[in-house]
Amino acid sequence: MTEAPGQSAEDPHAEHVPHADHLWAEARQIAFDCATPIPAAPVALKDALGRILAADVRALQDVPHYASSAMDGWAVNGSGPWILAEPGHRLAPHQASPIVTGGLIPPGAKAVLRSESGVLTTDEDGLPVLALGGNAKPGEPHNGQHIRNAGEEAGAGELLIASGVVLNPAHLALAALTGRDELDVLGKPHVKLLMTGSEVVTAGVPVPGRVRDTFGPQLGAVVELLGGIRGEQLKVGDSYEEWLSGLEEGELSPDRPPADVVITTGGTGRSGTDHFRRAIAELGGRLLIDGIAMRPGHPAVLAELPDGRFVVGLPGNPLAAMMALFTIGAPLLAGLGHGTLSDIEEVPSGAMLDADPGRTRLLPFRFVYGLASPAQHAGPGMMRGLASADGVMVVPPHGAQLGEAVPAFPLPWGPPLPAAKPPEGQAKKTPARPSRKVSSGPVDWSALTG
Ligand SMILES: Nc1nc2c(c(=O)[nH]1)N[C@H]1C(S)=C(S)[C@@H](COP(=O)(O)OP(=O)(O)OC[C@H]3O[C@@H](n4cnc5c(N)ncnc54)[C@H](O)[C@@H]3O)O[C@H]1N2
Ligand code: MOO
Repeated sequence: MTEAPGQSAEDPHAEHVPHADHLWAEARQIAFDCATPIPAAPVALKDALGRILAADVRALQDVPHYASSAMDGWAVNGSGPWILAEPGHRLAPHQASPIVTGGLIPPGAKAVLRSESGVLTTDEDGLPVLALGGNAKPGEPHNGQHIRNAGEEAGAGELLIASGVVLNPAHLALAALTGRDELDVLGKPHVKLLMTGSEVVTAGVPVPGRVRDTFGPQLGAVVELLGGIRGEQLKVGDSYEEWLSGLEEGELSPDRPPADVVITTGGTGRSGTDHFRRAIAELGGRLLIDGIAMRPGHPAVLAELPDGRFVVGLPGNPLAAMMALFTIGAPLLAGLGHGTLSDIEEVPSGAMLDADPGRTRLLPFRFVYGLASPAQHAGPGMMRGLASADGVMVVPPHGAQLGEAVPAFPLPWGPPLPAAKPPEGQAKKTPARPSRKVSSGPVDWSALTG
């Protein structure tokens, strides 16, 4: 909770730029560097989609592993007419036995005659025989016809999926085909979400004094886009006891593996109901980042617990939380998940951006004619600007001129930023390519108000 008697409604940053705050780029780097990639481990096929294969998959045996029929009909030996034998028994010359698609080819069989190409009839002695007929083509059945041979797809030991591949659904099917139940994949962080705040309600239209939870519907999804595995999602009130028990590991089961990261929301401030730091201290943890010289999101915290879990403390203000998540959560998850620290790109600023000494500003923006235009409705407690943004500008403390290149990053759910054009001569004023087609006719601004 931020509400405290006598608290001013003015910009809370006005009086507070703690010198201990890490610089924005420094905070990203710390969050990335503190993470050791999670070792590879086997996961069930059903959980392996999108994971990075950590070891070559080779055929455990021939694929297919037995010769089978490709048609419904009869397995036959030699030329017809054929005397019918019991299914599965060895066929002597001029013998046949019924078989279905996928059925095991009996010993002695040389081909499969499709059901359309044979007729069951009787010989001159009145005994049942199989004869060519129906739609049989000349030469049918030739040797090996309609038999899927063992090892046709792969021989035992053959490489089927190379290590390093991002597993798609067909890879999973191929692994199953070879008889595997699990695959070795590179580690990915399991993330638990702990949302705090007694005033936060998770359904319905909130009354004054209550706010609707903005994190429940989006955080898990963003965590997955950032390379995490969404785990337990807890909501607690503002008491210290709830904080402490929420941060504790809890009961583990095969469906609830230990979390590598806990992301908390709210409680990063310093009022009586903000317990992040005290709870971390009581659990024996240490703070790696305690405040970032950025806005919004400056109270963001990163801690490490003695059991190795990381705790990312996001401020309660909805936009501030997302900016903190992009700044320290994304690099941490990338580091744990064998990823890289993403490059910060550049976009040409569509506005004159004032200086804000000592602080980096993170501004959601939209491209308007190729220029990055700061979004409206981008206050720390708002979501409207981010919801329709193309990316986030990382405005340096000294601000920026109109048209000047400003560092920026794309949104985890959006397309990459368009590549900036290489500078022509010494001038770097050329705007990046627009992200969408614009007409050269009259300008319709109505779409830009979202
Ligand atoms: N005296 C000062 N007060 C504040 C400062 C400061 O420097 N001095 N910093 C402000 C800034 S900046 C931020 S950000 C917040 C950080 O607050 P907390 O992390 O302690 O979060 P809370 O106080 O619990 O909540 C803040 C705000 O966010 C709303 N909230 C919380 N959870 C949710 C949710 N799940 N969905 C939607 N909204 C949520 C909560 O109701 C509050 O309005 O502190 C400032 N104050
Ligand atoms: O930094 Mo607070 O994080 O603006 O809203």
